[in-house]
Amino acid sequence: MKIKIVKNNPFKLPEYETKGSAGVDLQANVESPVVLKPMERHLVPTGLFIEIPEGYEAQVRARSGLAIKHGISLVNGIGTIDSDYRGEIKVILINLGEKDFTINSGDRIAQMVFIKHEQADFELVEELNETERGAGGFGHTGV
Ligand SMILES: O=c1ccn([C@H]2C[C@H](O)[C@@H](COP(=O)(O)OP(=O)(O)OP(=O)(O)O)O2)c(=O)[nH]1
Ligand SMILES: [Mg+2]
Repeated sequence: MKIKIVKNNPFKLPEYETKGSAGVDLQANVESPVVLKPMERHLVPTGLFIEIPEGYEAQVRARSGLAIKHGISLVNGIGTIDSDYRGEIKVILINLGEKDFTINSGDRIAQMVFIKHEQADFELVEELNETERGAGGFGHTGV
C-alpha cells in the first residue's frame, strides 16, 4: 500500500528490514541523548508524519530485542495512529529494566505495522444472543 509521508528527520525513509517483516522500525529523532531511568517514561519524537488511507490504522509496537535486553516497553501497550492524524508520530517509551537506558538519535526504538480495521455501527438492543461461554471469562475455562 502507498503511504504519503513527511519526513522531518535526517534519517532514511522507514523500510522493511526483511522481505517478510510486518513492521518498519521507527527511529528516535532527538536533539540530544535521552536517559531513561528505571520506571521513567518519555514521549519520543520520530520526525515522521503520515497519511494513512481510510479503513487502516498504524500500530506502534515494542521491539522485542529492546524488551528482553533492556526492559524497554511502550506505556500504552500498542499505540494507535488514526488515519486522520496528521501530527508527528511519537513513541511513549518506558524503561521497565533495572538500569538506565540511553536513547540516541537514530536508535530504532519501536516498530509500526499497518492494519485494516472496521468502524462499528452500534445497534442498541435489550439482550444479546446466548452462547456456550455466556458471561464466563477471565480464566473460567481454567489456566
Ligand atoms: O503511541 C502513539 C499513540 C498515539 N499517537 C498519536 C496518533 C493518534 O492518532 C493520536 C491519538 O492517539 P489516541 O487516540 O491513542 O490518544 P487519545 O489519548 O485518545 O487522544 P485523542 O483524544 O487525541 O484521540 O496520537 C502517537 O503518535 N503515538
Ligand atoms: Mg483517541
